[in-house]
Amino acid sequence: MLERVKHNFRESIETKIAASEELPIAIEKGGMVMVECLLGGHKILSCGNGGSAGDAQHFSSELLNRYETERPSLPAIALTTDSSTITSIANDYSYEEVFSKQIRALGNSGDVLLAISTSGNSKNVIKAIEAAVARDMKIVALTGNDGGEIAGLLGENDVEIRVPSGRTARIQEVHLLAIHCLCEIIDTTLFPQAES
Ligand SMILES: O=C(CO)[C@@H](O)[C@H](O)[C@H](O)[C@H](O)COP(=O)(O)O
Ligand SMILES: [Zn+2]
Repeated sequence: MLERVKHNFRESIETKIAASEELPIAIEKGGMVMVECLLGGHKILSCGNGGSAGDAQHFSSELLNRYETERPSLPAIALTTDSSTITSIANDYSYEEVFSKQIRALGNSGDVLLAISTSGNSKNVIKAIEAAVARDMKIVALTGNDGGEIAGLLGENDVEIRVPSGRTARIQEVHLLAIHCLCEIIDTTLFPQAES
């Protein structure tokens, strides 16, 4: 067991080192897409399944409350939190629609969707992206593996941040780091004088 634990730590560190070489340009681009969205008075919607649902909520809470510095609340909605809405959509239509139906109600032109999927193949996240594109929203996608189906859905104004790993847990660990980088880009660009 000790060896397993040590292996996981080493694998996580190695994945982060590889990601530190491959991802900064995409993370910076994703951060600036979010900054532009917020400067235009728009909002950021986020979604994902399982651990990635937690990540979607982690991101929205950093915006709605605060990240590291004192600054005004910023508009973000995690589409993973309203169990009445999610269960009724899944029950009446299908689980694949749980995010897309919310996007058709809440998403507006200029908003951004933060779409999180380690495989890039979760059907409800794919449908969320399709609904967001139809609403003239931009997409920032956190993925892994080979980017899955999501990679093929993105346009030139969208951003894919693809973690170089095939293991869900390792990908998620880098997704959280990428989310904190996005928050730092947003805060330091919008509120350069803010103090912690
Ligand atoms: O947290 C974990 C695994 O670490 C799981 O809950 C994981 O998020 C779930 O299996 C998700 O359904 C995987 O979906 P995705 O990342 O492939 O879109
Ligand atoms: Zn997990």
